[in-house]
Amino acid sequence: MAASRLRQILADQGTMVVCPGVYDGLTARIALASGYEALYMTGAGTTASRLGQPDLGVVTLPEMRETASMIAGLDKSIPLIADADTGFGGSLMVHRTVIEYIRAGVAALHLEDQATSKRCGHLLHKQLVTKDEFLSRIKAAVNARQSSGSDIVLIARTDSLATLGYDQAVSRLKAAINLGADVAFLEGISSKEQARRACEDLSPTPVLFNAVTGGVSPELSVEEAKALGFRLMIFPGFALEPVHKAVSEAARHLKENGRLVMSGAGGPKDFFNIVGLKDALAIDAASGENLFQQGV
Ligand SMILES: C[C@](O)(C(=O)O)[C@H](CC(=O)O)C(=O)O
Repeated sequence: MAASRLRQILADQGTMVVCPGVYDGLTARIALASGYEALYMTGAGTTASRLGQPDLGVVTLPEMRETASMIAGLDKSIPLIADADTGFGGSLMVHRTVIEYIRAGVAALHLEDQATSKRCGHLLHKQLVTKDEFLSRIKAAVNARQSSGSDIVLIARTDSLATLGYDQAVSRLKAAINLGADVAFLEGISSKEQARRACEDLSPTPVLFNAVTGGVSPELSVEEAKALGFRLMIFPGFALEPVHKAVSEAARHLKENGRLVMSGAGGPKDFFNIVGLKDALAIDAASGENLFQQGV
């Protein structure tokens, strides 16, 4: 259902799908409450929040699938685009990853051509697999989609721009599209001119822009990215950066002042409203258990 919804949105050539990067229930709830039409589950964020580790290929399929399933289930009408890194292994693992993401209710996933020991696309010295190996990953994903009768959107990502250059990177994406990938993701675009050219060269396939603050790509607003020809935009740092900044400040403040920076703020009930308090009370009342009849 969410995949068809995403396909519907993408079918309208004039739209840009703006996807805030989320990585847990709270960040997803905040983005959902703000009315975005799609969400992005960042692998970097999931790795940091679940494992306390950097985005260096240490997160595994079960961890990613579990987070994706929880987020996708919060509001099934809002498509979730999820990071699937390298597919977590060879063709058999890619197949399994796609099936697991479909079961989790994910609407779209991206698969890349980095070696399994991968790193964030905006770091240096990335190792690639060959074009043939990348295409086997894509083919395995397309076959998994077909065999399961799903319409999950497959996003082909190449990290080859930095080492192989523009022509080879775009040729990898075109070959992936020929095999059945629906969206192209050229990681690490280095200028607006290159961005415009990629959108033109890959047209009519929708192209995704990865807006990493402080990364190797130019900082573009949604309007600017749209004008360059992009159709989807992910913001992996949407929540990660504010959380990093705000919580560091809160930690410093508590240490120095012996009180919380937000003292006097809303209270638990206010907070629980963000994470579905109303729905929980309604479930209880409808079951007749009435644990919360007198309120909470
Ligand atoms: C998009 C990305 O794969 C992610 O995990 O969100 C990362 C972003 C990041 O590490 O900031 C990427 O490789 O670009």
